Amino acid sequence: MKSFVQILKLLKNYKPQIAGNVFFNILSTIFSIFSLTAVAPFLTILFAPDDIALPATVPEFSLDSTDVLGFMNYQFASFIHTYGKEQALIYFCIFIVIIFFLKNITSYFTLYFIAPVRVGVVRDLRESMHRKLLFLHLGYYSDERKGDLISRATSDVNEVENSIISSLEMVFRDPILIIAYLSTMIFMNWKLTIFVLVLLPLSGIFISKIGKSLKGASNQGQSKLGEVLSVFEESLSGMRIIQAFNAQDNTQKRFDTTNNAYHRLMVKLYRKQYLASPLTEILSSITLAVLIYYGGLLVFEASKEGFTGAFFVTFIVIFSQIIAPAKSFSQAYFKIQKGIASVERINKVLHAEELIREPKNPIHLKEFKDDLRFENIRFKYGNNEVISGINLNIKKGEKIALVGPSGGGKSTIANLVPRFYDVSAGRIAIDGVDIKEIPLKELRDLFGVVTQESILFNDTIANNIRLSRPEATDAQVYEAAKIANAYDFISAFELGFETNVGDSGNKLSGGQKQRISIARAVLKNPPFLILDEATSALDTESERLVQDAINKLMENRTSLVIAHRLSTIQHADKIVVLEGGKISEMGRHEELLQRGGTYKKLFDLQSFQ
Ligand SMILES: Nc1ncnc2c1ncn2[C@@H]1O[C@H](COP(=O)(O)OP(=O)(O)OP(=O)(O)O)[C@@H](O)[C@H]1O
Repeated sequence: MKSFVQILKLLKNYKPQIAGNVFFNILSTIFSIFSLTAVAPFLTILFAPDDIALPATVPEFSLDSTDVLGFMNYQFASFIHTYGKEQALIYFCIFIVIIFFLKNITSYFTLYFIAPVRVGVVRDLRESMHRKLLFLHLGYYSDERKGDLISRATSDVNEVENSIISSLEMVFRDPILIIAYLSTMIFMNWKLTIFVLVLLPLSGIFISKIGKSLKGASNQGQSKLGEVLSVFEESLSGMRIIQAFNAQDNTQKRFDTTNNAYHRLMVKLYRKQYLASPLTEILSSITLAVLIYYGGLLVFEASKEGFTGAFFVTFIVIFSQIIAPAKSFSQAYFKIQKGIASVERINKVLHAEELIREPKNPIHLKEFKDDLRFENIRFKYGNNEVISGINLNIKKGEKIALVGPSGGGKSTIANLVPRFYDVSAGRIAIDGVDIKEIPLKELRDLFGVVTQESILFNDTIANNIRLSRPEATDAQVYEAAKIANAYDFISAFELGFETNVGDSGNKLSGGQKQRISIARAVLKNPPFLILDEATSALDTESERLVQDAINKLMENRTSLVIAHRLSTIQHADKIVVLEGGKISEMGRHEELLQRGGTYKKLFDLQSFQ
């Protein structure tokens, strides 16, 4: 039932299309029953050895099967009488073509209406997943495997399309067909129909049992596929190291282990799924056999109730029409169970808890006026406290440098300010306002973040620079590039600012990528800069250009710099030494050197390099 509700939720935007589909399904079923029930009585009368004497009076039409039969027989007989046998046969053939034409046109319209549902649901799912991922807190991404997320967005969504959506046609069509055929059968002979109805629930139990186990297996299968894609993705991104360390065999083994486990699971899964069709057919043929036996006896007994051979054949023809929709409905049921496992995996992402929440009563800051304060802040990754009580005041216009041994908590501090993570205790305040009270977008508008690694997207240089201001004019982009010392090298490219940077910007050098990400921050023009200095050394010329660009970017701004090379921060207003999540020293360069503590040690160490 829960699964059913989940599917209905996917469909809620497509009510008119579904209504259209159901409407044409009903029409198509009516045409199909009409075409089937008319053939046998008409041909029986047409080929009757004697000429038919028309009854003197027109039989009453009532909703009783014998009366209906009598009425139809009368109509057919009078038709044959009026037009003669040959002419009647021609008309009947034309009638058959028309009715089949109508049946197929209406069937086409059922599919016509289902097409936008089918494609739309998949588009909606991808869209809402992508949107959700864009706003989820960064901590989510350290806990989840990237490949698994990609697998949910691609293969699980495809699975929803292939299993659930492709089964929709059947879900809306088959029950209508089955109910209509069954009603016709009940109408024709209810006793005989009871035989069919007794056997149907038995089949239902069988089918639902297999369906359930299929869902479990499918869930495992999809999460294994997530692992497969994760390893694949890791191999791609670590290709240089894999080849440099000759680790191909090892990496392949790692991949094969997961890939083969996935393979084994899927073989089991498909074997179960393939059971649907033969199982239903066997069950239906048993029902058919019982039906023929019992119905045959009825025909032998007497044709007293109008239960003639031709009538019985029509009955069987209608029953045989149930087999196909029953089979495809049970197949659809199996497939849907498999697809529900994917819906659940997708829902896990869609319903993932947003740990970074928007404020209930937001306070809007027009601008950054005075200071940013850390008030006794603490932070834990899980149970591991990595920031243990930090107090710090950054006044507007100051340049603060964070230094210290690796793992001291510098990057963590930088992540707390734009609320990539929230503090576990204490508070961070801008001009006295807790940052949790400021709408996220407004808060993040205050900061420019330049990371160690330059993150570029597979797009043109101009669009990469425009990331936060898509509306910026070409002139503004050029100006930002000039300040970031990037204008000259960009203009030297054949396509200039329209040059595509390749995946993650891999068509550019390290220094070029850094200058483009600096240009991006220049264009955003934030009052507060968070800068994680690159550790990877560039050559001297490139280093000078990047450093010069950074200095220009920092002019007239407040900045928090995570410094790895102490030479670049000697003029900082305050140098904060972080060790084990606490501030161990704080002051200006000269003061800290005189003190002879950790900073001096770090400085001496780097001077020898
Ligand atoms: N996503 C994470 N999950 C769990 N622990 C983490 C995570 N990121 C960092 N840590 C831990 O938090 C501590 C502080 O890490 P952080 O990256 O802030 O240090 P850092 O001073 O910036 O180090 P470095 O100079 O090497 O970049 C480390 O002990 C690290 O192991």
